[in-house]
Amino acid sequence: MRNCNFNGGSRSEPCMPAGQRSGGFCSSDFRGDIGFGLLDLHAMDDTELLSEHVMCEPFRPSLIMPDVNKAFQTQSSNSQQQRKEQVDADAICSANEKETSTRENNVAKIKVVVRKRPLNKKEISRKEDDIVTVKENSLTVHEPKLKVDLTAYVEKHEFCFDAVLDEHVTNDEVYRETVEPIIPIIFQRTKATCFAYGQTGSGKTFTMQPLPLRAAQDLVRYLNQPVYHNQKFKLWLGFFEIYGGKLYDLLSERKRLFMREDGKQQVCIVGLQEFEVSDVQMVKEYIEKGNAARSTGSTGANEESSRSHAILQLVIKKHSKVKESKMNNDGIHGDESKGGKVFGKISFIDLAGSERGADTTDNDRQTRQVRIFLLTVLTCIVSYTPWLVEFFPG
Ligand SMILES: Nc1ncnc2c1ncn2[C@@H]1O[C@H](COP(=O)(O)OP(=O)(O)OP(=O)(O)O)[C@@H](O)[C@H]1O
Repeated sequence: MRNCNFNGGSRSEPCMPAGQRSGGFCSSDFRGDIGFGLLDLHAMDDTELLSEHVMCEPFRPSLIMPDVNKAFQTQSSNSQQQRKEQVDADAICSANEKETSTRENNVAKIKVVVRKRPLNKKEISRKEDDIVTVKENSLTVHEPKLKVDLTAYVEKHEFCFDAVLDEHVTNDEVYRETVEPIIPIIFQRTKATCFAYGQTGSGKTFTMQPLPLRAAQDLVRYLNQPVYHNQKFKLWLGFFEIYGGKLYDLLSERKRLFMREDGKQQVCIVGLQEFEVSDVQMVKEYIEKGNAARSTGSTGANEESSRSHAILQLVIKKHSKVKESKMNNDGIHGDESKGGKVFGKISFIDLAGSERGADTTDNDRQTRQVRIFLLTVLTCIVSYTPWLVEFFPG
């Protein structure tokens, strides 16, 4: 987030050039190399994924490269022909890698999207003013202020983001702007995270809840295509929450979970149950079950406030053989003996409110402790392509 035009005094850095913002994609600051630290996007998780060249294996044509499929079909037993094919295969692999890298470069590593919610009934009944206006990829906060002589004036603050969605935007449009573009990339051994951040009552849960279902719909559609079906790609779902510094499995009677680091410095959620899901209806049922088990409470700004951080993971695994439709992975993702190797993953995180003191009551205190804890979790969970759905209170 950059403050583009702070009229109240010192002017901050200029906002992103229009060219970089167009299409809603990237904060140039977050592209490319990022050093080790909170958002160390490159050092994460790769050991858990399949080998670099999995997409180049012969007879396993990529959906994304239709020409490759065609090329592999023409192989014959003739040795000269084989040599030629080897050369062709190498060229195709390199083209495939190039294509993959082009795709990756075209999708930013981080995208920050702000959604403005409409005034709620309470705010309307109190005749409060809407002080946020949206224009393209920027929003302006019109902050009412008082001079020392008590004259009222309005200070404008303009902020630029990768995309700004106004109060008329539907959840479907939010999905199209945020998660939809990364679904195909999940099939390129990618891990992605989408999380919502904002004050209590700003609409995090309202926005986040439909996203996993829409994503699952698209993932299932991909998985039903022969190229993935034949390679035994399957979709798995896990859902847990962090409440009061402790982890609970939302799909397993709130069983206590533990976060551990394995020998490869991979963070594992020990005891988390993952369930294989083959259609959207199953995903819906698991999400509803998890949401019902989530810790909620009441805050000054939201009667049904999420008092925990909920993390829903949709995992694509490549199976050699599946014996059970349910498994306890004991936190060892990628262990083939327990249901398949993790190929790609998308995590949806609905954070508890980020409210400051003025918005909170006593029962919010525990949530604030949780938030500090989550920062640590995020360093582990946020990986290759984190997508942020940001909120701004109306
Ligand atoms: N874009 C929107 N359009 C219509 N209603 C909305 C929108 N965003 C939020 N709301 C409504 O505002 C209320 C609060 O939203 P929500 O529970 O999603 O907030 P939250 O940010 O998750 O709060 P908390 O951190 O306390 O859990 C809900 O009644 C929700 O239906």
